[in-house]
Amino acid sequence: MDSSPTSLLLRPPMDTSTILFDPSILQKQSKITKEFIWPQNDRTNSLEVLQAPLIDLQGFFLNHEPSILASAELISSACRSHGFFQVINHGVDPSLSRQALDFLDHFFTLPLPLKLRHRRNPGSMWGYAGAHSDRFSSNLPWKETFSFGFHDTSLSHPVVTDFFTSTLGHEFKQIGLVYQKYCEEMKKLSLTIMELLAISLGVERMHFREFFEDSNSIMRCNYYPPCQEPELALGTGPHCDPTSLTILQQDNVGGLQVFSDEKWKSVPPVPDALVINIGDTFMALSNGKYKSCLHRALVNRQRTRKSLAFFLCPREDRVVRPPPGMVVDGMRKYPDFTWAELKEFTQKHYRADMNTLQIFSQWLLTASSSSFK
Ligand SMILES: C=C1C[C@]23C[C@@]1(O)CC[C@H]2[C@]1(C)CCC[C@@](C)(C(=O)O)[C@H]1[C@@H]3C(=O)O
Ligand SMILES: O=C(O)CCC(=O)C(=O)O
Ligand SMILES: [Fe+2]
Repeated sequence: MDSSPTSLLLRPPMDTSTILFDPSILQKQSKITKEFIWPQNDRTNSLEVLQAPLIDLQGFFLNHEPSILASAELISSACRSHGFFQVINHGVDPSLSRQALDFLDHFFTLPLPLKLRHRRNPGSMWGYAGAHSDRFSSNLPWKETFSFGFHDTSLSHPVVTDFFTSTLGHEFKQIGLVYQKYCEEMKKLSLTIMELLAISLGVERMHFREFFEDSNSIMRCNYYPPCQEPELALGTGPHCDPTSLTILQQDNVGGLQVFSDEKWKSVPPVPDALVINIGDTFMALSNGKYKSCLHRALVNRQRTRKSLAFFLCPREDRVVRPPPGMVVDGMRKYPDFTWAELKEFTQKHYRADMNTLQIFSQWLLTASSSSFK
């Protein structure tokens, strides 16, 4: 499995040589261009399915202690291994989830020139991106993305609705309301998961819920068009999420895979379930006990695949440090850092892959030692 770190300096902002990811044109070509072809080692596959537990949250909401402890045990086993599990009876209205997935078409089927009007600015995470061709020059993901931030510290200020209306116009207000509500539900669910993670780690039950109460999270809409050579391309390349917790809603197409026991294993779509995975920041909060694992997304010849990834992140200036109970004999696996520092690292200096947290830790220590000179 070779996902060697790419160069530390990323592609300059959009210029004339930037490839335009226009699925309506690209799909008419018999071959994909070299920029979308990934190294052979990143494309190995197996027919295995990841053994990710399906956690029924009904017991948690009913405060049924035996169910809560059983769920915590299943979560502990999965997170010490590959960091992935799925949840059902999570309390998110199925029609809201359905709308959030279906409404992606309203944006991504717009003509490319309209989407490009909303492309993300260099250094910003918000807006449209086509294959990240403005940031990278090779190993381009076969996907379009639309990303925006979510925080609900001031309830009077629906940041997502405002983002949609101010960015896309008032005709997108109703759609913006759906994503505002969806993000609010994702935040609520992520804090429930944080309680279960605390219980599973033997940490004070409210510790992580309080740590993320004033979170500053990211909503990433993924749109993977059909690809004429899916065995050569990747929708999203091998990476670990630098964030804390990911709540992924995938459609029924399939394509999410996790690298576990030296093999790529599929996470099949489960109706009404949401996929949860640990990110690098939570791996650091658990002092390395829970794993942020390598995962990727495949594409296929026939069907567009859609997914919604809600990335829970702490307030940007909050110090990421494991609770005392997670540190034995003073052994720390990672240095203190803030999400602002790790986010900047992934946006300006390093393309998130399998080594992000390790390279980031070295970068941080180098930067801090040089600042003392
Ligand atoms: C902090 C982030 C960077 C990426 C989005 C995210 O919010 C969490 C996941 C990261 C990402 C998806 C990991 C794979 C590579 C990446 C460049 C992508 O394919 O989109 C990453 C995102 C990014 O925009 O840097
Ligand atoms: O689309 C998927 O199934 C996974 C996407 C992903 O891993 C990400 O956006 O971080
Ligand atoms: Fe991911």
